[in-house]
Amino acid sequence: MTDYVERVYHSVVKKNRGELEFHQAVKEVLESLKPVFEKSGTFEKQKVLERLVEPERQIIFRVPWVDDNGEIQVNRGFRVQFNSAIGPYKGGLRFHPSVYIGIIKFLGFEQIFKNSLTGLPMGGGKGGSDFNPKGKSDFEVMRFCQSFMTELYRHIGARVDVPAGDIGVGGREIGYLYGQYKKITQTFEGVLTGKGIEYGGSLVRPEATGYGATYFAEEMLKVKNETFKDKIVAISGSGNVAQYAIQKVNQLGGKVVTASDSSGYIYDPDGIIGEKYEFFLDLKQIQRGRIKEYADKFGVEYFANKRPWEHKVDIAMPCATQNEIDASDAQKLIDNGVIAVAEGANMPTTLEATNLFLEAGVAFAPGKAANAGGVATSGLEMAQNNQIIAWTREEVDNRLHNIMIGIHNASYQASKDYGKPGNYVLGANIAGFLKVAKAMMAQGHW
Ligand SMILES: NC(=O)C1=CN([C@@H]2O[C@H](COP(=O)(O)OP(=O)(O)OC[C@H]3O[C@@H](n4cnc5c(N)ncnc54)[C@H](OP(=O)(O)O)[C@@H]3O)[C@@H](O)[C@H]2O)C=CC1
Ligand SMILES: O=C(O)CCC(=O)C(=O)O
Repeated sequence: MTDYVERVYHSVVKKNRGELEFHQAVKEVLESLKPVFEKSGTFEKQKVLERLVEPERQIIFRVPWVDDNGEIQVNRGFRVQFNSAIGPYKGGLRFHPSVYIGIIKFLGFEQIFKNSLTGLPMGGGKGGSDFNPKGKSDFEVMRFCQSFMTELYRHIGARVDVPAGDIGVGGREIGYLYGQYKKITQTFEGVLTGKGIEYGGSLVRPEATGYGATYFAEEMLKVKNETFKDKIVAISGSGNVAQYAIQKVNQLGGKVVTASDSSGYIYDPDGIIGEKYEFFLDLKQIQRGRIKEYADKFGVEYFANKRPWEHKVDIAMPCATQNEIDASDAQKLIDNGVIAVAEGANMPTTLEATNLFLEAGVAFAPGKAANAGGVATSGLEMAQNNQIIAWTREEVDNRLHNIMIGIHNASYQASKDYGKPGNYVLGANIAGFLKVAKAMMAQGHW
């Protein structure tokens, strides 16, 4: 790292003690930006990095609610409004017991560059709670969401900050949150995205992150004169992103052989397709069941408490959570001949594992580029809400597809311009950074 980058990184570690995921996200970005600072001293003079790593605002609040037994429960809520240089804060809400400020800050920091890459005017933010929706009744989830929004509403707005879903927050939660916002403010506006289609949601938003990651992977494969046709694909997770990555890979002629949840993974050598895919979707979307039930139903192998990176596959798409591919997983994938990795999740690959992929010449798409289709389509939902119109499925999907091609090309071009053609980590970070940095400098010192 240059002295400047090193100084900023060390001050981040010192000021944000114990926030390991945030340190990791900052380190990855700063290392990539080294060649930018070697070329120009302006950013250092303007203290752009020092400003960029400090959120504009962090809101932490109490979320009390009553469970079905009449017991009072207390959770902690977060919204980190990280950077508004290029638009209103934008980014999802995560409800998961592991949530603490370090996770929300890593996600919010990533979101700044991701949103910039989409080409749409959206700043970076993220929020959530340590609430665990798993095993809760619909009424419990509703009461929690209402309490969460009773504080959050005063900090957000269609032109201020527009939250959406992430882990543990899907259509059901967005509906309850939206209802409470509307009740308190008496305003029907596009303050959340991922809304139901009946009340201002966009077609293709549920599919967008998984589809987008697959479109990005398709572009990387094109550079290698390859396609998805007949490729064997390992996917992790079985939530929103994984569900639609599997669907799109199937449509493009690939074969997805794994899916997982936090209890383990299934391996189906014939592919999660057709009637089996319909069962999988129902299991996860409607029954809220466990992936093991797929193995029980179709007689395929189930591996409890393991990650799905140990088979021979051509392409890997981690779509569950952070740090789910470590160095030994990466080495296994490389030894088994993987040619491309596209991150549907946020920061699913450790820094060590990322470097192994890059050194091995694997086409590697970092999450902030590959999974940007979700937030991009949220941007399209905002555009439709602002104009009070609703585009067709085809219109939204075409726009999403073009945005993903654009992100691929911008990342590839930046990787070339800065001397590392095909290094999408470097390219995405630089392309995302330059726009935000220029906007920050144009708007004075704050
Ligand atoms: N939804 C979106 O539009 C976007 C999501 N992302 C990222 O994609 C990833 C998945 O999000 P999404 O699909 O929306 O979330 P969901 O809540 O719909 O699904 C999450 C999936 O990941 C699994 N999972 C969660 N935590 C762990 C863990 N610690 N270990 C193993 N598996 C785990 C879950 O299993 P279980 O049910 O057992 O917990 C579930 O299968 C996240 O990293 C998210 O930040 C990125 C861009 C946009
Ligand atoms: O759609 C959005 O606003 C945010 C999606 C998200 O949370 C993400 O990109 O990680």
